[in-house]
Amino acid sequence: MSNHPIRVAIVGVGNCASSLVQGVQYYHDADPSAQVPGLMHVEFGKYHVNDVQFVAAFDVDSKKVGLDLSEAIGASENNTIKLADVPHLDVPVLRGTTLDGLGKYYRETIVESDAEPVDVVATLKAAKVDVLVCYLPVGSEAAAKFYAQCAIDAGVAFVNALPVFIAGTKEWADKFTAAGVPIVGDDIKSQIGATITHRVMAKLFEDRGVVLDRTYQLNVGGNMDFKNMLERERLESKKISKTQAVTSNTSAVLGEDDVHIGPSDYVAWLDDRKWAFVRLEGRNFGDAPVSLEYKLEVWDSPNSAGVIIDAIRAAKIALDRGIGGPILSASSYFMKSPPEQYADDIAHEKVEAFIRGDI
Ligand SMILES: O=P(O)(O)OC[C@H]1O[C@@H](O)[C@H](O)[C@@H](O)[C@@H]1O
Repeated sequence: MSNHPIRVAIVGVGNCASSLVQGVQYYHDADPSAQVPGLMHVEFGKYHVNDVQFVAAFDVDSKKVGLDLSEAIGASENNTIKLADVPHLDVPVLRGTTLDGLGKYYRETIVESDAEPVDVVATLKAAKVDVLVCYLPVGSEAAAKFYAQCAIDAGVAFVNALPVFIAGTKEWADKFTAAGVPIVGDDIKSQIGATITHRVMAKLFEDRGVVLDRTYQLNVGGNMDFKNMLERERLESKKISKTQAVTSNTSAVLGEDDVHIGPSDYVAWLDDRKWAFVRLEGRNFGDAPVSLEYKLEVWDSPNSAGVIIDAIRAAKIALDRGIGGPILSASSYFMKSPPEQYADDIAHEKVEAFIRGDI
């Protein structure tokens, strides 16, 4: 039984939502006194993983709307790794608002529900939601902002997992601050993902006196996220977010042509795995050349859920403390494009200080 329930709503019941919902089940009995593989915090402040309770979900896919959340996470194009059997949750997936949420490849792949969209603000209020997690597809600029406004109007904390700049813009940060509503964003930085490893390597070059001259990060995967990103127009903010996440962690000044970071291709048989190919080139002692290449293979969605599980609890702590606006510590540690970028060790310390209530 949960001691301190956190009532969570999800918009976008894709693979990332699936891993999050399964993960809450998987870690239900995790021992707070132990170091548990896969979790940064069994308890985050007073909140155990099993305090997360799903109370509402929105999607637009006809194969998901109307299903219980426990079934919808395995429906339609979802293809992530199975972590746990999720019991019936009694949370029917509601018909959300589409706006620009469906790009060309989604429209070719899924059938949009013909049900009437629900009133999102009224739903959030009726379900007494604490935190809304935004998992819309990349490129959903208008839809993400629509749900951000709904969160403000309903007084619900917002965790923005996608690369649409909300927490990181003054306009939206001010709106959340004025409403006294916390936001953690933008764009999830996964546990051992392309971004965090690339940031660490770029910083290592600098710390060891090596000049970074050129770098790339090429990502391929086989989930709907990667298929959606074949539509290059939807990628603009994603590329900016991923690039600044890496370049902000080094003082190296790289020309536009010397850094290439972004989603690169869709490989269907990879399913929800993501492979990242990363190369860094530089000069060390006496300008002698040095290069480093590595390849990351990871299941994309559990890698994201392992961070969202903490972002949700940070947002709830902010709610408890009556803090509105962007949560800088959590945003910096958990997201690629926070309002303020800190080195990851500093961001980590700030999150621990936030949990203790020191900041
Ligand atoms: O591995 P990185 O660079 O941290 O990126 C991870 C996340 O980036 C998000 O933008 C994707 O939509 C997620 O599916 C993914 O997990």
